[in-house]
Amino acid sequence: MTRLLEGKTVLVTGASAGIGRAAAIGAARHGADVAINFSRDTAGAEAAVKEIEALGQRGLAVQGDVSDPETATAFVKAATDAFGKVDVFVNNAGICPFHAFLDMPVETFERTMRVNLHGAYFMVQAAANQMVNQGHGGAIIAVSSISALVGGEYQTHYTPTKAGLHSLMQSTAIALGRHGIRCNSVLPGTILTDINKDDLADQEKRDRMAARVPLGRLGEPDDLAGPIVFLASDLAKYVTGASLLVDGGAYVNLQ
Ligand SMILES: NC(=O)C1=CN([C@@H]2O[C@H](COP(=O)(O)OP(=O)(O)OC[C@H]3O[C@@H](n4cnc5c(N)ncnc54)[C@H](OP(=O)(O)O)[C@@H]3O)[C@@H](O)[C@H]2O)C=CC1
Ligand SMILES: C[C@H](O)[C@@H]1OC(=O)[C@H](O)[C@@H]1O
Repeated sequence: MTRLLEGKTVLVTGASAGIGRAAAIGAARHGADVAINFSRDTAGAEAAVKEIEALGQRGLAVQGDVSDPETATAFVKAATDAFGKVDVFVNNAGICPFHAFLDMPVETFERTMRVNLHGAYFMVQAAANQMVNQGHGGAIIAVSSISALVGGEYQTHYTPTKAGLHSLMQSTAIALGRHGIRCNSVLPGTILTDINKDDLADQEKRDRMAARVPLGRLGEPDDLAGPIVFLASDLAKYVTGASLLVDGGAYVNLQ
């Protein structure tokens, strides 16, 4: 297999599980050393590092709640101290506590904004400053969502954060282009992870969501690894400010 990230250092937030973990392992498979951020799942983070090391790459897990701005600078510093540089940054950490709109608790709304959007802003800013100081460009990928483009009755607090990530990549692509830093987003469809385990325990909803997918199945975390590695790699050297739907065709499937 051609290794698309040979010698690169890749940072991934929220990589103790799910899409972030798949992205981290995918980067390691393609020759990168990988630093992962996580908040609570120490066992998951340690297992991810072991998997990265088993692939012959260096791995590092750094605990920190991305809603705290200091987590961003601490994560980038820890990774840079360990591996000497930051080449690729994947902003993935996110939550989606489903809740109705009319009685949405203030804390639920604010927590979702702080983790998904504010945290992303600080993380991307910290990574970009390191890349600018290094002087040899880089690639930033935000894990946005199909929900940047469509709504959800129980996601009125969540979908704006995903749209915000999509838009953040468009603006940072402009701000950072002169530094050779590319910024893009992936827009996953419904991917089977912990984030929606409870929601998709409703078999009728799960069947309804799967029925909308032309490829005939809901996604798996590993379905995101390839698209993220592509956007991180030199294969995408002229791609910035772009977004890539990874949804099995769900978005376009009206009838
Ligand atoms: N699954 C899906 O259908 C889709 C997911 N997405 C997006 O993909 C991203 C990953 O979600 P997914 O893998 O599905 O979900 P998971 O719940 O499986 O994973 C979420 C990850 O984020 C971490 N995390 C959560 N909160 C924080 C925090 N405050 N600080 C640091 N890390 C945190 C978790 O680590 P820990 O448990 O250690 O805190 C975990 O590693 C999210 O941004 C989500 O919005 C987008 C479209 C579809
Ligand atoms: C949590 C949802 O099931 C998941 O996350 C998203 O961004 C999309 O709304 C997916 O359905």
